Amino acid sequence: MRLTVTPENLLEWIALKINLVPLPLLHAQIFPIVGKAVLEAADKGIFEAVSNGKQTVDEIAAECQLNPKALRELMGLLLVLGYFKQRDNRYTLTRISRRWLLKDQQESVFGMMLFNNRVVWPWLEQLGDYLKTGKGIQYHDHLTTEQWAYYQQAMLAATGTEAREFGRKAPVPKNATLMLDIGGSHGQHSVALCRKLPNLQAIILDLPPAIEQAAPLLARLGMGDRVRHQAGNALTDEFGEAQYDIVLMSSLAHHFSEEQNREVARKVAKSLKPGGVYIVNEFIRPEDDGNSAGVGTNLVGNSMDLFYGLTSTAGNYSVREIQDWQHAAGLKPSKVITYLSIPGRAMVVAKK
Ligand SMILES: C[S@@+](CC[C@H](N)C(=O)[O-])C[C@H]1O[C@@H](n2cnc3c(N)ncnc32)[C@H](O)[C@@H]1O
Repeated sequence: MRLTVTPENLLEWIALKINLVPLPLLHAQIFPIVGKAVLEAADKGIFEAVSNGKQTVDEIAAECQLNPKALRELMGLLLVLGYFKQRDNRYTLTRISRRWLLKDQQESVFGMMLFNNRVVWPWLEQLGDYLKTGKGIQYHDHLTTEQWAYYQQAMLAATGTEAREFGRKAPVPKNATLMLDIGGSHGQHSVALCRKLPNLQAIILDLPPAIEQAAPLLARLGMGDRVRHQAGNALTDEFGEAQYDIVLMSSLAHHFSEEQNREVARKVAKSLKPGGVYIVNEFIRPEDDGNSAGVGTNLVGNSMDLFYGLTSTAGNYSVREIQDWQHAAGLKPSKVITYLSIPGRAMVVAKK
């Protein structure tokens, strides 16, 4: 997926074509305010207020305790972005805001909005330091209890849509009985597989403060004892021997260094039964062949690479790198399965 600027008339088309439009101002002046406006709108409860029938600026401002003039400015931008429709000065939700931003919708990303607004936004201030030092924030070492709660709710919100596609597409043995979900948090990926395979049970290995916040989220998914948490640390714990049919590590490789990922792969290979699969589910860093022609259009992969570098020091990995860890651990890399719903993300699968 790529980000493009679409001219609205012939003059704009010509201006863009002859490089007359200062595009860096679009990226550096317009995009930050767009991002923050959407985050604040969700955080201040504007989408919920409109959904609950507050439709004029004054009604929404009263409901959300906001300044009407400032809110009118925000609504103008949200209108252009396609989050609202307006008629006779009354606002209604569009399909986008209704499906993705209302708290109680099945696929809502609202939890991600709160985490990004309240916890992640201040981290972006540190990008300049990261560029100088190469040392990321390593946030798992510093989160407060409240931030852990936002984090775990955000992970649940971010993977609602993905987990369903994962459940449909993950190439797992049909007779699998036991799965290990490393850094599995809310457990949505495990739950998706357990719903498909009636004999499967899953163990979610995660850090103790994560489990404290993720336990109620998992309980709500209604799988009972079939999916259970186990407190531990993937970097220091062994995973056992020939125990699992499936090992999943979703969105954790980008927090670990190359060496740590190799060591995890070694322990995973030992813990798998013959015929078992190891799935690394990740944002993929596009291969860099040293030529801009080869960079492609993977906006998600490249921006997440920088974001994970800043937040975890490591960053994304390419398919080739992930398969290299799997191969070195004695596994046989097999399929790479991409997502329709989440561009830039893939399951990199290897078999024992
Ligand atoms: C980005 S979240 C991904 C959650 C989930 N797997 C998903 O795909 O939505 C990373 C998870 O890994 C956990 N984690 C981080 N370091 C870990 C470690 N050393 N051992 C086990 N879990 C870890 C975090 O607590 C968090 O729940």
